[in-house]
Parts: sequence; C-alpha cells; structure tokens
Amino acid sequence: MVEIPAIDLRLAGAGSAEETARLRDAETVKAYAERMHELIVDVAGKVAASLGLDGRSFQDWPCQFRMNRYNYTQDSVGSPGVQVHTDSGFLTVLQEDECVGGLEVLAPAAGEFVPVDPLPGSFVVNIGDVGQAGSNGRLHNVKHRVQCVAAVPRVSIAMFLLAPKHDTESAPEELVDDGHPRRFREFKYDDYRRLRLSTGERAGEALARLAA
Ligand SMILES: O=C(O)CCC(=O)C(=O)O
Ligand SMILES: [Fe+2]
Repeated sequence: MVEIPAIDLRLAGAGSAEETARLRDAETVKAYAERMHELIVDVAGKVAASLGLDGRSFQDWPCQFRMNRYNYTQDSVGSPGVQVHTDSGFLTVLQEDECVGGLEVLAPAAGEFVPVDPLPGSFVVNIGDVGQAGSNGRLHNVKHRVQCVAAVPRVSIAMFLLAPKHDTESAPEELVDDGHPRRFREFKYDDYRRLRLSTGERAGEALARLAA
C-alpha cells in the first residue's frame, strides 16, 4: 500500500471512537482515498491546463479525505444537514450518496438553491475559495448546503485539495494582466482558515478581506 502523507483522514459522524479507528485503518478506505487522491490531482491538473497553466503538479498539495454520515431521523426532514458554505480549499471531489439526495448549490444569477440530484457512477467537482483566489477570479467558488430530504442515513465521501504545501497562495503572473488586475493579496491557507473561523464567514465572504 502506497502511503500518501498529504491525506488527513477524517470520519465525521461515524459513531464511536472505536468505529472511527476501525474505519480509518480499513484497507478499503485507504485504497479508496488513494484512488480519489489520484483523481483529484488529475482533475486539478486539467483545470489548471484549461487556464493556460500547463505542467502544474498538485501531487504534493495537502488534502483532506472525509467521510460524512448523516444520521437523519423523521425530525430532521426539512432541516439542514450542512449549513450553506463554500469549501475553503482549491478543489473538491465529492462522492454523493447515490440513493439519498439533499445536496444543493446556489445558482448565483437566480439567487436560488438548486438540487444536485445524485447520479450513480459520477462525482461532483466544485471550486473552493483558494480556487477562486489562485485563479485571479477566473474560477468561481460555489455556495452549497445539504438539506435533509428523507429519514434515512446518508453518506458522502469528499476529497479536498487544499492549497500549496508551504507556499503562500497567490494567482500566478500568467493570470494577471491589464484586463485582469490582481484581485487578491497573497495569503497563507492556514491564516485564511482562521479568518473564516474567527469571522464566521464560511460562505466565501472572507475572501473580500483579502482584496488586493
Ligand atoms: O454531504 C455532502 O453531499 C456535501 C458535504 C460538504 O459540502 C462538505 O463536506 O464540505
Ligand atoms: Fe462542502
């Protein structure tokens, strides 16, 4: 088994500490995380290439692998499973529960949340705050939430590609020109995470505090 040190495995809502530890050590979970890591590195490279940034490697970027289990009951139906937020990192690959819906994204023009119905055999890819800042605004972070739509357990699995390892985050010169002035100051991802937490601005609003 190849070790991927960049992966921080978290098991949210998994129940007891023993169950969490057992899942964390499970070979299937590790193998799944490795495959998802390969996928997210590949997708990120293609996204960068689409912006004209060829040959970028995301292999050593810190990632977080998280399995979410929502233990929904009759009482939770109609209430939020996850509040509206943006993901703070560069890019997320999400395996939605194939049976239970509930994921919704904000359509900015209409100002309305739109359900993302599960499509078996597919992943959802979304851009986070670092993706917006690092692309000088060419990519857009997406506000999303999870609503409880049925009184059955729901599971989702997410791989988050966060930010460059030690470097500060700033859009590369190739994406800055007269038509596209620099929009965000250079920042460290950890500082930005703290800013989101301390201000409670978890839906991308904190990016405005980094305006150039
Ligand atoms: O459970 C889901 O479908 C999405 C979860 C999510 O948005 C997150 O973990 O950031
Ligand atoms: Fe999210």
